[in-house]
Amino acid sequence: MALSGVEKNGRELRIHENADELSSNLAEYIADLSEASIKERGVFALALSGGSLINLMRKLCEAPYNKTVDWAKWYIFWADERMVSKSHSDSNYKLTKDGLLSKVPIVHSHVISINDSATAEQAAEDYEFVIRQLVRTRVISVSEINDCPKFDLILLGMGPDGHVASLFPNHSVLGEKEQWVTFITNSPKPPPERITFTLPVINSASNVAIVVTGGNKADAVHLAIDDVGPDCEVLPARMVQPGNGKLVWFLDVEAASKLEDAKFSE
Ligand SMILES: O=C1O[C@H](COP(=O)(O)O)[C@@H](O)[C@H](O)[C@H]1O
Repeated sequence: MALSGVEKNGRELRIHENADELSSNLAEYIADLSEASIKERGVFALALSGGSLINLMRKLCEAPYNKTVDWAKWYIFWADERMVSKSHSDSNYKLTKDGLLSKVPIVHSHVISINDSATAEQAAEDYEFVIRQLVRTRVISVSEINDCPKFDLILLGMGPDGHVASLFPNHSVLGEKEQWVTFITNSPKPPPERITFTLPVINSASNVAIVVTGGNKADAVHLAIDDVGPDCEVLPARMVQPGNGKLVWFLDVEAASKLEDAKFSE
């Protein structure tokens, strides 16, 4: 039982009864986009976040997807990373390795992780350089509306404060227009040093999904989606509006509980 395919202010909402149902629906969505992208371009360029998202992707590692997905054609990126070693429990890479990469046969050289021995500034620069090379070789396509990379899918989580990737409310990097990847050294959520995709890159993707569960995020979901006045226009999650792509919110009923008009039905 789920409320699926509801359009609200240019966003598709998929509301699920519980995290298990959300995980199944998310796995099907990712597998379908992977199939379409591989058919069209020969590869699937997927950018991930950390946090609760990885556990919610768990059904993708199970039957039938572990056998049917063409893992050899996948390229993995991160929409943000914390500047800690790859073996640190705060590392988005480690989270993904433990929850996904160790369970499915993704090619090691297709995993584009962030340099954890550089400064945040250098790591952001290196990562953008690699992405530019992969745009040149068409592993990642190019947006028709600007020269940004056009990822096949960017998967984002959202914090209770409305942050996505490492784009936090009121932070100056929200206004970054030139760079594809930037860095911060003052994250309000630890660890303080992070690198992150900028909004132009997120909003150039073919598909973006924001995956959110739990009642502690219901206020932020309401502010990000409902018509709530000009102050909320600057909430990072609300600023995710792909120009030429499709945006889907995957929610459970708790996260959706403060949305206006979202009725849960069979
Ligand atoms: O710090 C971060 O937080 C967000 C949200 O995490 P969640 O555990 O509340 O889902 C995450 O999407 C981002 O990648 C991460 O660096």
